[in-house]
Amino acid sequence: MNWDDASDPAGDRLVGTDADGEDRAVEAALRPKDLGEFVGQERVREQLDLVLKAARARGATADHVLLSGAPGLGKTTLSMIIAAEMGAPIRITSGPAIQHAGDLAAILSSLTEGEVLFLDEIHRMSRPAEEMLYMAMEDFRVDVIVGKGPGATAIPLELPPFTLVGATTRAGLLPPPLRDRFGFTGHMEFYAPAELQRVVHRSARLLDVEIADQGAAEIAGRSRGTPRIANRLLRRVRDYAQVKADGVITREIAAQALDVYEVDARGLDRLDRAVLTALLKLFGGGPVGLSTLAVAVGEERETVEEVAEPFLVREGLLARTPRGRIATPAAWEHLGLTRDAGAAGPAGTPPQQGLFGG
Ligand SMILES: Nc1ncnc2c1ncn2[C@@H]1O[C@H](COP(=O)(O)OP(=O)(O)OP(=O)(O)O)[C@@H](O)[C@H]1O
Ligand SMILES: [Mg+2]
Repeated sequence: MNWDDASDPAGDRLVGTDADGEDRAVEAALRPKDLGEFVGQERVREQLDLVLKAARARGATADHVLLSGAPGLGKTTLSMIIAAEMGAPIRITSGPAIQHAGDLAAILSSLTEGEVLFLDEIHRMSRPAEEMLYMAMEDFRVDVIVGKGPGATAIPLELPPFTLVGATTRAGLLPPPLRDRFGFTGHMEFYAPAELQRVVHRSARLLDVEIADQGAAEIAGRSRGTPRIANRLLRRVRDYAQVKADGVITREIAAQALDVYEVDARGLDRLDRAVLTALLKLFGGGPVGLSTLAVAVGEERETVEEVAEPFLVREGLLARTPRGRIATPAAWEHLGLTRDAGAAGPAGTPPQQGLFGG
């Protein structure tokens, strides 16, 4: 699925990973400005620190960097930090914005020496632009084609050394020749709860919100390993604390607020729980086909597969098997159901009662 599609059916949900308008407005303010402020991702941070320090010591432009990882984990943030650490300006563009090789040539030829070019969603660039990028990355040169047909000529154009920072949520989609031209690849992992707790504390300080340790822990635990979600939940909990209490975020206030917003203790929202509940109550834990499951929750097949399932799979609550979807023992436990009491019958038996009835 394309996470940036405007048609994303669940794009506006509280635990969604896409940045909405409000996110974009506050994200700029909450972005760590240097590597020291950047929470977690120890390995990527340490490796990147070496790459940048060495380049600075040589007085050279840093090697090209590829950042891969799920939405909201800090790729854009890190690209800005790279530029800041190198004391270099940054130019920001994205794969979908570069449809013709000429678009890319125009950007490349206007770069200054040492400048950082951030190419977001690099896996969505057009093929001709991609091929131009190969040469630019390797030889700091592009061939600009002038004219058409038999009379067309390639005019070589020298480029100043620059650092390309590519970001992608789908490293597997990058053609190997492109991947190989990056001197350093950083793979961003989901964050541990303790790291997210630090993110929440830091953001609360910047937003001037008073928060207890346990309040930050409560929000962190429900943030699906993702700083963007942690920051968004923090803002909603702040609203609740202001309206329903004295503005201070304690553990109880955070838990009450997130219950109101239907984000449960493990970060599942209403859709996630509906899918799991159907799987357990109607289909005895599976295996059941995706389409059948989707009909049972009244959602599109794609929504179940691309919006709800990835997190459920990651959490070890649901498994995709050749015979269909199955629930794991952890799913029964999370919803407080037991197989015998919860199941409507043997796997595949049509349900006799509505999902939320009886
Ligand atoms: N390591 C971190 N420490 C503190 N805050 C972070 C960290 N990583 C991300 N954030 C915060 O999370 C938000 C989202 O980060 P960012 O925009 O960099 O994610 P992204 O990986 O570029 O997402 P996308 O794939 O959607 O473009 C920002 O507000 C940023 O400040
Ligand atoms: Mg980004």
